Amino acid sequence: MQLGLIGLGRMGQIVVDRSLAAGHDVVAFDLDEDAVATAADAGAVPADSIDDFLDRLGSDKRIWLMVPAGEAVDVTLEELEPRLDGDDIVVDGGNSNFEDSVRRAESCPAAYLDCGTSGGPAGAELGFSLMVGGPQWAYDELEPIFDAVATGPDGHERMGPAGSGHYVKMIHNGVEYALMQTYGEGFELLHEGRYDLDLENVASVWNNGAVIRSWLLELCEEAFREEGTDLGTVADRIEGGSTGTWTVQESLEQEVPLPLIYTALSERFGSRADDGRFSRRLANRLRYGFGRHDVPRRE
Ligand SMILES: NC(=O)C1=CN([C@@H]2O[C@H](COP(=O)(O)OP(=O)(O)OC[C@H]3O[C@@H](n4cnc5c(N)ncnc54)[C@H](O)[C@@H]3O)[C@@H](O)[C@H]2O)C=CC1
Ligand SMILES: O=C(CO)[C@H](O)[C@H](O)COP(=O)(O)O
Repeated sequence: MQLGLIGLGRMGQIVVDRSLAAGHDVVAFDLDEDAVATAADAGAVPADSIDDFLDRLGSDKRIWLMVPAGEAVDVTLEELEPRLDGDDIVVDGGNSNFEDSVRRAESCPAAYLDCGTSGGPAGAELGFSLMVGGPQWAYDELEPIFDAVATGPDGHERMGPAGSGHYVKMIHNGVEYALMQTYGEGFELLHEGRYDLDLENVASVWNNGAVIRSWLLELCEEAFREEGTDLGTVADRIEGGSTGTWTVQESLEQEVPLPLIYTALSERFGSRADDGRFSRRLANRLRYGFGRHDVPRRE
């Protein structure tokens, strides 16, 4: 199958690599010429504008957007839409707000799939977990691509109609915030507490058979190994926060209490004063672990 990819950053390049490795053809575009060159080196056909990108795609266009959520998605769609029709498919694999995705699905001439993507750049080898919303026929049509980008056939599912993929991913991220918060609190008490512990060892033994083992806990172990048991220069500052904010807003609208997710989000906002909390320093480092997000460091 031929896939057009727009947005060749940390995540988009993985979609390119995994699609090529599965034998698909990829046409690649990004505003950043270096990113296009990297995709071309990997075997994709480079495009130097959206028009050039569309010229290089066949008549039934299959397009995957992996640009930052928000304005970049709208700007890209605005350029694509005059040349799309009902036989074409657009996938938004980014962390878009689900209500934006519903709006875009209604106005896009092509079938529109909102695809929550989990696994982060660190998950490249394994493949991603994909939560897809939108028309069944478009999901079925793109199954070979989803098989390639996900961990395999079990790594993707259609959640329901437009918006449902990004809705599920939004709540996934709320859970992610709370898990990071609880690991952070446990390690903070271990760090401040009454024994002089090597936290890499603690994380390692917990990862071997303990009830609370997980990938995030493996990333805690990696963080202590790479930064030291006191997390070295990692600052008490957790960036991000949009998907967690939407999760909390939705919980208020649905009157479903989410005290843990709300607390984890508040800790992020609180961290912006930088008063040195260990739990928040660990969350800061974990965002690098899974997402390759920049790590704010102490001066
Ligand atoms: N990094 C992560 O752990 C995860 C990120 N996501 C989501 O995936 C999307 C992409 O994330 P990353 O790859 O991490 O970001 P990134 O910043 O590494 O890459 C974004 C790419 O999009 C390009 N771009 C921006 N505006 C563009 C436009 N108008 N036209 C063409 N290209 C444009 C940039 O030049 C850049 O190469 C975001 O929505 C993000 O929230 C989803 C799951 C995990
Ligand atoms: O979706 C992700 C992981 O699942 C991205 O890494 C996202 O950026 C995480 O959210 P935040 O930036 O608010 O920490």
